[in-house]
Amino acid sequence: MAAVNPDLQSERDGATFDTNKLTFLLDGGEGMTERRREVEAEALADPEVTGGPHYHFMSRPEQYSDAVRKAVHYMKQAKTGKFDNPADAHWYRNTLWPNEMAPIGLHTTMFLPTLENNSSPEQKEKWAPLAKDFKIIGTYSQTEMGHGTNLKALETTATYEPELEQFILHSPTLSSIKWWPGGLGKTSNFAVVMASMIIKGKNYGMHPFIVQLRSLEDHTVITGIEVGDIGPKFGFNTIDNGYLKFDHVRIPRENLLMKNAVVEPDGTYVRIAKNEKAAYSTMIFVRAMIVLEVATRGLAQACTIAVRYSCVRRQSELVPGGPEPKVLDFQTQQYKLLPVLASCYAYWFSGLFIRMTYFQINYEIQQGNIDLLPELHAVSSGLKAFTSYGSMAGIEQCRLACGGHGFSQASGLPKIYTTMTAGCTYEGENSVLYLQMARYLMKSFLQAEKGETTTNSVAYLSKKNLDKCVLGATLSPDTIIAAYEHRAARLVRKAGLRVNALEAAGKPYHEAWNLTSVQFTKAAEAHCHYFVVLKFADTLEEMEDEAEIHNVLLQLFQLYACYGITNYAADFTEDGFMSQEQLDMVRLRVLDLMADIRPNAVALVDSFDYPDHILGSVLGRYDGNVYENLYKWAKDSPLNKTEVHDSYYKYLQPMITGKSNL
Ligand SMILES: CCCCCCCCCCCCCC(=O)SCCNC(=O)CCNC(=O)[C@H](O)C(C)(C)COP(=O)(O)OP(=O)(O)OC[C@H]1O[C@@H](n2cnc3c(N)ncnc32)[C@H](O)[C@@H]1OP(=O)(O)O
Ligand SMILES: Cc1cc2nc3c(=O)[nH]c(=O)nc-3n(C[C@H](O)[C@H](O)[C@H](O)COP(=O)(O)OP(=O)(O)OC[C@H]3O[C@@H](n4cnc5c(N)ncnc54)[C@H](O)[C@@H]3O)c2cc1C
Repeated sequence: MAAVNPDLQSERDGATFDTNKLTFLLDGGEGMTERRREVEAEALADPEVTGGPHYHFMSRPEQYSDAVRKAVHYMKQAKTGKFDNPADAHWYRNTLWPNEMAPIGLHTTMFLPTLENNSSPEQKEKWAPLAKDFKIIGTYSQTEMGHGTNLKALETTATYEPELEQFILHSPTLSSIKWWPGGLGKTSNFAVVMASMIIKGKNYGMHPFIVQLRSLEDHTVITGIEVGDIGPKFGFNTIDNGYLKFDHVRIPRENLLMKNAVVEPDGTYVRIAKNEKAAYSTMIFVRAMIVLEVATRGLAQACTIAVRYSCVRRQSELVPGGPEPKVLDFQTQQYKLLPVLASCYAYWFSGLFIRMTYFQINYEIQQGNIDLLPELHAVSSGLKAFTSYGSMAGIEQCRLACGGHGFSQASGLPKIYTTMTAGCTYEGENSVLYLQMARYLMKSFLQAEKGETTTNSVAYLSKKNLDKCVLGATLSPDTIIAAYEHRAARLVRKAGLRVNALEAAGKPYHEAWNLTSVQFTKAAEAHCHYFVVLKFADTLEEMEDEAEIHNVLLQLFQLYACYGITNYAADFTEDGFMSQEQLDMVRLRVLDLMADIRPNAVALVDSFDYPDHILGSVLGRYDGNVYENLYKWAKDSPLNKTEVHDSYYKYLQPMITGKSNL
């Protein structure tokens, strides 16, 4: 291994805490870190994982094909039973497809979970083993060309025919063609298809059906089905997002996944689930996972790259006539990166929280207790929107902080960005999800107005909030939380009162709601911001005797909170809650905190513990040897394979010399 760049080594030598210990905290315990590292090490030692063509030097069809090669490798490994622990499988996949979507990604994240959570016991027994053993490969096919958000308007129909006990799947219009499902175009041979179920002329709404798309013998497409890839995208080029059109395709009655609703042979419809949105359960699962696995991890990688590079890159002068400093020593560079780093830690702790909460509440739901479903839906929707947007903006900030080299694919940042930014749209477009959370906030506001107690994430709405901010220079977590509570409560209340006022003025509720929806998305954002601050504070409180780590996390917490206040200053001050003096103090504390955190910046990103292979970045290499590897990267570029490129003979030569050697 090459010697570490002394500029990076000096950063590591100067850290005030043990990065390993912070990694344990982030992973959820020392045992988890050890196991993750074992799985990653095994994958990294395997040439099928780390070998293969260079990602950036392949065309899109080559990228897809190579991703399928890796998928086969993964499936072979999985079949041996070595990934029976889902976390092991997850870490292995992250190493195999760093910041890429696997062509079988939807199989593992949505197809299998939908089969497991939406099937009757008999169906589960039939289908789940086939999917787990990759005897069938499936995707989750819901979105159509005309509708992704409005699920009530899906046009694909599943019409029941009692005589033959079959459903007939049909795409009646152009806009009803399924569009976007990952792995649908070329890879999958099965899909869970969401279609509007029609029995005796009555539409029962969206239901899940398991449908075979391709032959298990030769992968040819089943008669009546048209399926293909939707073409190149902003990112996600290793996956074949697809389209799917049905022409009166018949499937047996038993292919309706019947955990939540049963259709009897004679066509009698029996609803079993207590909540009519039971068919939406897989979306809640994925939204809850996106917070940590997509938004936070993408941002953590971008921070790792930008912070390390900023300690290797030297430019300009700090002291007149002095040596060129590391660019991270410029205050403006710290301002670009350290608040983003702080937000990454904040999202991480919320991500751990929502992941755990999802499994707890889902367990209750499986036992028939659906009381906490609205809370889970609201919080997972809001946090997905809040963290994916914050990460998208943060990753771009990291790219800008790397100057010219940030624009090169060699930085790894464009790939991280284009993969992560899709998370603002898929699994529920962010504004749409904020509005779902807003619906919950509105209901909670009305409860609080009636004097009822609101609970869980909205408990603060029925509490008496402080009228005056008590935040002082010590920035105690309690006073910070109180400030964020006040802001969220005020914005929710303001929006809620406006809906009431518009209604009182004669507007119908839907119109009053639409006229208040910008205010409500801001209130939902403020609520999520408060929640993320709260979860960060909870983590600090629950931490056991690691004083050095507690210190640096407290600084990050304070930076995250103060930076948020300065960015949304009007929200905190316009009603006189926070004084101008307090705001000025907070602004200065941001600068002080950056200076406090600066010596630990590299240790804080090292604690994310990403191997170079996953980062995929010349700028963010652990050893900091950036320039020699940038030079090597350029030399490997396919355009440099020959001294004179073919295009010279084809186009330039005839123009310049008037003759052609072709
Ligand atoms: C390990 C894992 C790694 C993860 C990696 C991830 C990689 C991912 C790779 C890429 C993968 C990409 C894969 C993909 O992209 S898959 C496709 C994902 N598609 C979507 O997310 C569609 C978004 N649209 C919707 O979800 C709904 O249509 C919305 C929600 C917008 C409205 O809906 P609708 O018009 O039907 O309803 P309503 O507004 O009248 O509201 C009616 C009531 O319903 C309640 N309600 C609504 N929804 C839920 C719910 N879910 N659970 C419980 N309750 C719910 C709601 O609160 C309200 O309650 P109330 O107020 O009346 O009491
Ligand atoms: C990379 C990627 C992968 C995907 N994978 C899958 C998959 O595997 N399976 C699958 O089924 N789907 C998949 N999708 C589809 C995805 O879930 C939808 O694109 C997403 O839910 C957004 O829906 P839409 O495209 O209809 O957006 P639209 O709803 O058309 O959004 C357009 C604009 O309209 C606004 N808007 C829409 N409705 C409202 C409203 N009620 N109130 C206010 N504003 C509104 C939105 O905020 C947005 O600004 C994928 C999409 C992408 C980009």
